Amino acid sequence: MTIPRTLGTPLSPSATKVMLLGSGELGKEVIIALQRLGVEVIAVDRYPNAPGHQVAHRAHVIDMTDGAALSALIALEKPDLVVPEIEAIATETLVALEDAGRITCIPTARAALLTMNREGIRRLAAEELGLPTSPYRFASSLDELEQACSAVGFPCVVKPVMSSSGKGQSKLDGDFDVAAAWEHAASGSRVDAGRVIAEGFIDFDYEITLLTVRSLGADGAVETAFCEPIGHKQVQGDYVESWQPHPMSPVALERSQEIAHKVTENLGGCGVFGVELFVKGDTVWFSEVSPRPHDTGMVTMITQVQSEFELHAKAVLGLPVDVRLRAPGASAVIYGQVDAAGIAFEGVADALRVPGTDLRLFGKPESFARRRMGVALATADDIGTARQRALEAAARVKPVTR
Ligand SMILES: Nc1ncnc2c1ncn2[C@@H]1O[C@H](COP(=O)(O)OP(=O)(O)OP(=O)(O)O)[C@@H](O)[C@H]1O
Ligand SMILES: NCC(=O)N[C@@H]1O[C@H](COP(=O)([O-])[O-])[C@@H](O)[C@H]1O
Ligand SMILES: [Mg+2]
Repeated sequence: MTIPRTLGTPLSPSATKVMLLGSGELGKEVIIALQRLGVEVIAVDRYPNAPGHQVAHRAHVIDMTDGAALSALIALEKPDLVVPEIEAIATETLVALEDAGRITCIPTARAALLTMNREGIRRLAAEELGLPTSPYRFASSLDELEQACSAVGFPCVVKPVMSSSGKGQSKLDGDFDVAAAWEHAASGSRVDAGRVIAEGFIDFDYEITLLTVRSLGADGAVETAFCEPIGHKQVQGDYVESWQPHPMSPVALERSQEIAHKVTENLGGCGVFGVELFVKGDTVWFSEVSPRPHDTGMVTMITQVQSEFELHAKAVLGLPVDVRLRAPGASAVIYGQVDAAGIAFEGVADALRVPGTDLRLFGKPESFARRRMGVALATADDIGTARQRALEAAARVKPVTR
C-alpha cells in the first residue's frame, strides 16, 4: 500500500490524483472533501452527469465492470489512488493491477473483490474469522435454492450474491415463496451471477452501522477508530432513515467493535468501513461490510466533527482523523417519487424552516419513483426529536416534473 503523504497542486505535475470508481451521492461528498485538500479528482461512473461528475476535475463514463475499459482508463489517468465507490466493478482487474504494482486501491483491491460478492465476504467472516452470522447457504438454481431455504429454515431472506440497496431481495415466510424469490433475485442482480444466498431471518431488536476508520498514526502504523453507532430503518432492504448515536448496552457495543475490528483488520488498507450488525440484547451478528462510506452514514454530515466522507478522504491520504460526535442527529431519504429526467424540487424553503435541519439534493439527472435523490438531515438534543425533524423536512420536499 502506497499512500501519498505529501499533497500537490491540482492540474500541475505535482498533483495528487484520486480516481473515484462510482460517483453517486456518497462519492460526490468524498470528492468535495478531497477537493478541499487540493487533490485532483477524476470521477468515473456508468452514466453522464452523475452527482460526483459535477464536482470533480474530470469526468469519465465507462462500464466499470469491463476490465479492459477500466484498465485503459487507469493507464490514461495514472491516479495515485483508486477509490471504489460502488460494488459493481471489475474487481479482478483491480486485484491484477494492484498485484502488478500499478495501482493503490482503497482500502485494498482484495477488500473490493471480497465485498463485491456476498459469498466472498460471508465465507471470510463466518468460516475464516469465526464471526457470528445468520445461518446461510448459497444456491445456483431453483432446486438448490429450495434445499438451501429448508436448510436455513423459514423465515429466511434470499438475495442475489451481487446486489445492493435491497435490489432483488425477498423475505420468505414459507416454501411457497421460493420460486418467486428466485425470479426476483434474477431481476435485481447487478451482475448476473445466477447465484443467490439464503440467510436465516434474524429477529433483531435493532440494526446498526458501525463506521470503522483505519488511518495512519504518527509512527506510520495503522490505527482503528470507531464512530458512534448509527441506528437505521430499512424498507425492502433499502435505508430510509438513520440516526446517531444509537443507544447500546456496553456489552453489545464492545462485541460490535470486536467484530468490526476483526473484519476490517483482515480487509486491510486505510479508509472508512461501514460494518453492518444486527443486535438482540447483548447478542451481535455480523451482516456485511462496505469498504467505503455507507449510505446510512450520511447522517454524519450533521452529527460529527468530520463526516464519514471527510474521514475517508483524510484516511486514504494518510492523514489523521477525528471521529468525535458533535450532536445527536438523524437523516431521512428523499425518493424521486416520479419517473422523469430533470425533475424539480418544491418546498425546499419550507423544509429548511424545520429547526436544526439541512438538505442534500444529489443532482441525479434522472429520477425514478424509488431512486434516492436527496436526504434531509437534522440535529436535536435527542435522537427522537432529530428523527421527527428529518422526516418532516424530507416530507416537505416535493419532487415534481418540469
Ligand atoms: N438475515 C437477515 N435477517 C433479518 N433481516 C435481514 C437479513 N438480511 C437482510 N436483512 C434486512 O435487509 C436489509 C438489507 O440487507 P443487506 O444489507 O444484506 O442488503 P444490501 O442489498 O446489501 O443493502 P445495502 O447495499 O444498502 O447495504 C438489512 O439492513 C436488514 O434490515
Ligand atoms: N447502498 C449503496 C449506496 O447507497 N450507494 C450509493 O448510491 C449510488 C448509486 O445510486 P443510483 O442507484 O441511484 O444510481 C452509488 O454511486 C453510491 O453513492
Ligand atoms: Mg446492507
